[in-house]
Amino acid sequence: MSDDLFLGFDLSTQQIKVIAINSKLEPVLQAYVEFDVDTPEYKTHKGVYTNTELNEVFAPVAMWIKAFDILLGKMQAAGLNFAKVRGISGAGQQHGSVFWSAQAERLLASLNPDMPLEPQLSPKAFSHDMSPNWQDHSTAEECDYLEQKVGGAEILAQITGSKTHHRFTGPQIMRVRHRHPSRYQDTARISLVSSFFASLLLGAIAPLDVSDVCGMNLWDIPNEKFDEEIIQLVAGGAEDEKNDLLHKLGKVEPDGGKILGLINDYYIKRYGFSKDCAITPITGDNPATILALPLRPLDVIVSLGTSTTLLVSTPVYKTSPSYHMFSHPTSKGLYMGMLCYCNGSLAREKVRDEINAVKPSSDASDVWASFNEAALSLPPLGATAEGQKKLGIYFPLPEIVPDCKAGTWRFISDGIALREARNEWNVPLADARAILESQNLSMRLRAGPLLSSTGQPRRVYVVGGGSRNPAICQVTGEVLGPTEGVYRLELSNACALGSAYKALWAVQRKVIREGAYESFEDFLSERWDEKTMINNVDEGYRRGVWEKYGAALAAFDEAEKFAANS
Ligand SMILES: Nc1ncnc2c1ncn2[C@@H]1O[C@H](COP(=O)(O)OP(=O)(O)O)[C@@H](O)[C@H]1O
Ligand SMILES: O=C(CO)[C@@H](O)[C@H](O)COP(=O)(O)O
Repeated sequence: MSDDLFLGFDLSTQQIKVIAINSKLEPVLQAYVEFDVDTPEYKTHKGVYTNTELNEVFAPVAMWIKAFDILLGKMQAAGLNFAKVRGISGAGQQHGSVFWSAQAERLLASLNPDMPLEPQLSPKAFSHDMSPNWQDHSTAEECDYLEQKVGGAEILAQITGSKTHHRFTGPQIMRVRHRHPSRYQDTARISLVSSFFASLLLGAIAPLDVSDVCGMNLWDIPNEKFDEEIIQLVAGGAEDEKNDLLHKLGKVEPDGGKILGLINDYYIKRYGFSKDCAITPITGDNPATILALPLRPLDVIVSLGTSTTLLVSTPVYKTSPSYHMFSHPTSKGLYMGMLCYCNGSLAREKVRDEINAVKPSSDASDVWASFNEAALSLPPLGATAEGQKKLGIYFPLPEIVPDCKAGTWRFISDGIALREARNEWNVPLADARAILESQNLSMRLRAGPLLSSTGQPRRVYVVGGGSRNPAICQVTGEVLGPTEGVYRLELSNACALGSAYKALWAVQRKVIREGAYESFEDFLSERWDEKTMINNVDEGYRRGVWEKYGAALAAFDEAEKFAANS
């Protein structure tokens, strides 16, 4: 029916958000709850707790449930007609895990509609009240152990799509077992943030999602099953410990469009949802982001939020320790390639603030004005007439790619040798262009092999807060050089939008022959209106400029290695 509605939720680090769309893909409602602001009693900072001594970052599970209660209330207050909602999907911050107690299934199945969710589930439904967060860096020991036992980074990447990473769920589960043995023992089931959220909606523990499970370092992507050797290592080494962990993890749903079940009675009685409202698998925030756009081969999404992620959809399962491969969230035979950087917005904001301190913005309403002016006033690589080029590395936080401690490095390259800059660098003004180039060169260096033989994308789609910035869009176009240009998605939350599209597809996809459904890509392309959804924000490839950056890649690689080893 034309007035049917579909919801896409996004349970991310700092907020929980929702977008409601109709069958024509038109957004009809957006709402959000910000943890630090709307659930202040948990006293989180940017949605998390940090124990700097141990490099731990984690979040209280009860806070997410409370925030979900508040969000449902906000949607009700905004007049959303819950009875019209036919399907729900969503996205969760990746890698985080939720540890359910033995009572969880019973508590989920007997929710009382006269009460909010949080006091009914917390603390009894959980064996561990915290969820390790993707910014956690505490599992070096576990990562080294797994990598050494399994045979190195390359092999782990071939099996699980990624080398071990501190934030990945396998090493994190292993650390919970080491640090909190009794809590691990008392754990009946383990969910990812995504399947935890689906469980709240179903009133039963949901299976893991086919794409999000690839962020655990536990799933054998080519063979579509858990890798029992790695599971055994994580679980403690014995056969019965392996079986226990396999049981805790449960099943993985292979079909991203599967109707897992109908919404739990709780939501029907408390909010007036229809009893026909379908719950489909909730996936990770990055896999959900690639569903917000009808990606074609050689298209790239650059998500410029707190972190920067580069995402591609590809039919080729080609692994490397320097990026991640995930199964595609909706389409068997496709994969999502991803790079994830901690130093996205924060690093740019630091340079911006340093520039504003010496050269205050001429436009008080735009804190980025001086930064942008500085970035666009220099030629590519800040090159001098003598051919000296500037290359910088800006990591106020320790970085994931490359694996590098925090620091700032500035170099001069003459095309033959690279050396640390002395006084030829106009700090901080020259940093504006250099940081944008540096972030894009790093992506070009690593994403090239995922793209064509030339490493050149067709289109670059930019999403997230940083995509509002014209200088960022221009330098992205110059360095990555997409043949058809840079496009911005005009709706601010790509992963909630992609989730809402997935819910719609799951409910309405046609059967094309027995056991086979219309693909997500065909479904979306038929309905998606480019003119209303995206804007061309940069021309992309410029003859001569893209080649100049290409010629600087080897020196940039050397600069990164220098930083990583210093
Ligand atoms: N005009 C702009 N130029 C550069 N960065 C911007 C601009 N507007 C917002 N941002 C950045 O976007 C970030 C937030 O983006 P968002 O996509 O909402 O992130 P997240 O979903 O990770 O919270 C902030 O760190 C902010 O600095
Ligand atoms: O760790 C990763 C991806 O590997 C991050 O991209 C998280 O998934 C971040 O989630 P947000 O809170 O930014 O949505």
